[in-house]
Amino acid sequence: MTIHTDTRPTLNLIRLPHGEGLELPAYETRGAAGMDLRAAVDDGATLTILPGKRDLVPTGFIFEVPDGYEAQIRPRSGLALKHGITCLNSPGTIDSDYRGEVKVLLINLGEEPFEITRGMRIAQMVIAPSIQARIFETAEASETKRGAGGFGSTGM
Ligand SMILES: O=c1ccn([C@H]2C[C@H](O)[C@@H](COP(=O)(O)OP(=O)(O)OP(=O)(O)O)O2)c(=O)[nH]1
Ligand SMILES: [Mg+2]
Repeated sequence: MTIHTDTRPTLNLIRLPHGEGLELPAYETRGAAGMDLRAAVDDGATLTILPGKRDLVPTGFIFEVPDGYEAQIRPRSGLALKHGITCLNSPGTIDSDYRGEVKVLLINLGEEPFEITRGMRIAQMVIAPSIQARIFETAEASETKRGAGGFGSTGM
């Protein structure tokens, strides 16, 4: 009898035609928080993002994020440091009921054009627990020590 001790949630991936041949998104190390996502641009083609411009990069996959979780699309620090490439809407939110292709919205904040080729690891995706709150309107907020203080009210 096999005893399954892997309690991690399952992420089903559906490969789209233009994702054919791409490596699956994967955790690069044992303790990696995010799995790297690869660009599903056409083979042999280059997607160039000019300085100050943005583009939506396909990943070639639909992700079925399990109920009770969300996926967050985050920049890769190496691309940010070396090329000024980041996710414009960081962290991008992938809802558990989304059944379209996951796409990555990149912006080039660097000074040079940035070239993306097929299979390049452009961002990372973190699976995180997510709950919905009951939304309820009340007349007054409860009292707390902080009150309405914020934005540096406790000092530097
Ligand atoms: O970086 C991202 C962000 C979002 N999405 C997809 C999955 C997500 O579930 C859906 C909607 O995202 P969001 O709620 O951030 O966008 P919106 O502008 O509020 O659009 P909508 O009205 O469709 O919710 O778009 C991506 O593929 N990549
Ligand atoms: Mg939305």
